[in-house]
Amino acid sequence: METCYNAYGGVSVREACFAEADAPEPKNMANVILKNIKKVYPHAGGAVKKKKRTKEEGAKKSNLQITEQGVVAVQAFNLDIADKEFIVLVGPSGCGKSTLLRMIAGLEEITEGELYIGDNMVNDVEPKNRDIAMVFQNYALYPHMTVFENMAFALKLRKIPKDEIKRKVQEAAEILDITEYLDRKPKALSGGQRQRVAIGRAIVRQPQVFLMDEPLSNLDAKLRNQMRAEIIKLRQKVDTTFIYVTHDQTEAMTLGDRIVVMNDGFIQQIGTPQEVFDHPANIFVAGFIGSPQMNFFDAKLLRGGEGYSVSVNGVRFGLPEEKQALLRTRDVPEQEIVLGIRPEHITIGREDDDACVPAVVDLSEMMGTSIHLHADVNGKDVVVVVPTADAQDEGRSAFTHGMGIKMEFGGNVVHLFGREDGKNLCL
Ligand SMILES: Nc1ncnc2c1ncn2[C@@H]1O[C@H](COP(=O)(O)OP(=O)(O)OP(=O)(O)O)[C@@H](O)[C@H]1O
Repeated sequence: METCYNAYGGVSVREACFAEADAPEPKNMANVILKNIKKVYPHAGGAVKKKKRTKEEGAKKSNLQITEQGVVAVQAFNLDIADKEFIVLVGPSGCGKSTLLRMIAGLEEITEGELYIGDNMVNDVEPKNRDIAMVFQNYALYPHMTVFENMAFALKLRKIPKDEIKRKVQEAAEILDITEYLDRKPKALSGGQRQRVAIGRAIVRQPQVFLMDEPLSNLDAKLRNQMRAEIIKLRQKVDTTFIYVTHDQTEAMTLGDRIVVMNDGFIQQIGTPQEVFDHPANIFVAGFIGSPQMNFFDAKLLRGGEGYSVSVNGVRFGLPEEKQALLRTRDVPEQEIVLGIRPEHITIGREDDDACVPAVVDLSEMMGTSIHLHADVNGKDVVVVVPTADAQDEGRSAFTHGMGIKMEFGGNVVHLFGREDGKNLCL
């Protein structure tokens, strides 16, 4: 591998070399299978491993398992990614998503388990022979080459005829709207334009699998939204398998055919964005997916003649029939639970309604089409999203600090989690 530099500091990065590796000729599209994948970073020893020790300290701060062998960054990871599927790995910082992507790329050794790309087990296959392309957070462009040269480099290595290289680079540049920058050097481009070049460089190689590691996180919020839309369009034009890593739940929800929510090195849930949003497997997923975040209350699940009901802060309300049926089928006993309710699923009830939970308005944020109301329920901050039109219809456009309100949970979408294990009782 030759030395190469990222677009910023001229720091040597192995990743850039990998991104430009002399990959094999493109083959058919591929599915990716991960079987019981585990990654343990051995304990760092000696003074020279200072950087690794710092990462290990990071692991201690999270709840990653630390064994005699080292830090277990990923474990029990099983996933079948279909050909041409767009999979998003999402989770908080340190949950193991980059480690997993780097194992797929071959940049990190797999401690245990099997990784297949297409029909081939690739655990021991060199990164450059895996026929994948990776886009990194830091872009990893060659600063001394023009945009054209950056994008053409891997094709040149493959000894593809000049005309064809030109055609492929032009095609990718058009898809990404960077044709007018082909003669510029990376330093004369904005962050968003550099990211497009990094993506373009990966596209021209027509890889079997496209890996993206937080590609938008160096961009400002506006550009991030714009590039997110670009990636959706790109996906429609480039027919390949995508594995995309992010800590941003909005990116995950908008981009993924399926999303894999990770925490502490474990998969928490795999599903379509809608499935994960509507039926979160546990409290972690429920709190991580959705913005503003789901509200949680300590509550009691009761079972009586009229079916199941929930009691929160002394207020009792019934559950929708669909939930009742699921609880009956599972014969769920009465128990202490955590009740989850999304801000958009709480309605403001009538003042004289005893089946509503009383709250006191702390502050209200006007967001245009909705009002985000922060209210205090027994010392707990609860967020309610009130559609502005509804509020105006009911003559409630002003929610002022200190105002008493009633929150209606009954009849709305609620989620019931076990107090002990945090699992969704209705899944
Ligand atoms: N070389 C290493 N030695 C020890 N621990 C490491 C090493 N590299 C990573 N880790 C630990 O493994 C865990 C997973 O790291 P990883 O970079 O995969 O997380 P991530 O989910 O991608 O986080 P981020 O979003 O911050 O990049 C972290 O807790 C990290 O501290």
